[in-house]
Amino acid sequence: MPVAYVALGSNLGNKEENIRRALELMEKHGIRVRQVSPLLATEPYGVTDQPEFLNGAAEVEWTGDPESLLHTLLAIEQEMGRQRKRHWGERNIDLDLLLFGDQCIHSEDLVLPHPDMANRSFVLEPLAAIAPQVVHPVFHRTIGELWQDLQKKQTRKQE
Ligand SMILES: Nc1ncnc2c1ncn2[C@@H]1O[C@H](COP(=O)(O)OP(=O)(O)OP(=O)(O)O)[C@@H](O)[C@H]1O
Ligand SMILES: Nc1nc2c(c(=O)[nH]1)N=C(CO)CN2
Repeated sequence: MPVAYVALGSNLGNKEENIRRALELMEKHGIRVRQVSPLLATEPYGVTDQPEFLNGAAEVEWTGDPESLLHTLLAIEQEMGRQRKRHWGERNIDLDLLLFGDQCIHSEDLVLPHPDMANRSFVLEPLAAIAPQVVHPVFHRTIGELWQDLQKKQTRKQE
């Protein structure tokens, strides 16, 4: 059965409760949650004038195709009364599909692997905690290596 990885994020309301609820709803909608990373408090990326995020990553099994998994994740966001105030802005829940096996997709609705994942420490740090050996199908580097690469880049920027 294909294994996929989902990024979980929240920076409005009770962030931990929102993420726990999203995980429950994923199971309820037939997404089998195999592993969940620790949840980490992270600085906002992209749009910086917003509250701190809580982020995590989950390893899941899904019997359908990637598009139907994405639509199920979007339906869960709606069921949770998703509030999105602006692009890259604050939201009570955000569920992004990061990887679906080694599939590469470029459709109007879905881009896989998630195009910005290698630049996001709030994605790579929790993902590396549960899937360090998984190979990114475009960069041909493991998630653990991508996380190390990004940390080095960030250290160089601070120097
Ligand atoms: N891998 C993916 N995971 C989630 N959504 C995706 C993906 N690829 C494309 N999309 C599309 O992006 C839309 C969701 O955009 P959303 O509002 O969540 O963007 P964002 O979270 O503000 O930014 P980002 O996607 O860069 O994190 C969805 O409607 C979906 O069709
Ligand atoms: N730390 C952090 N920053 C973000 C996040 C997120 O989940 N965590 N999500 C965003 C929009 O997808 C934009 N910025």
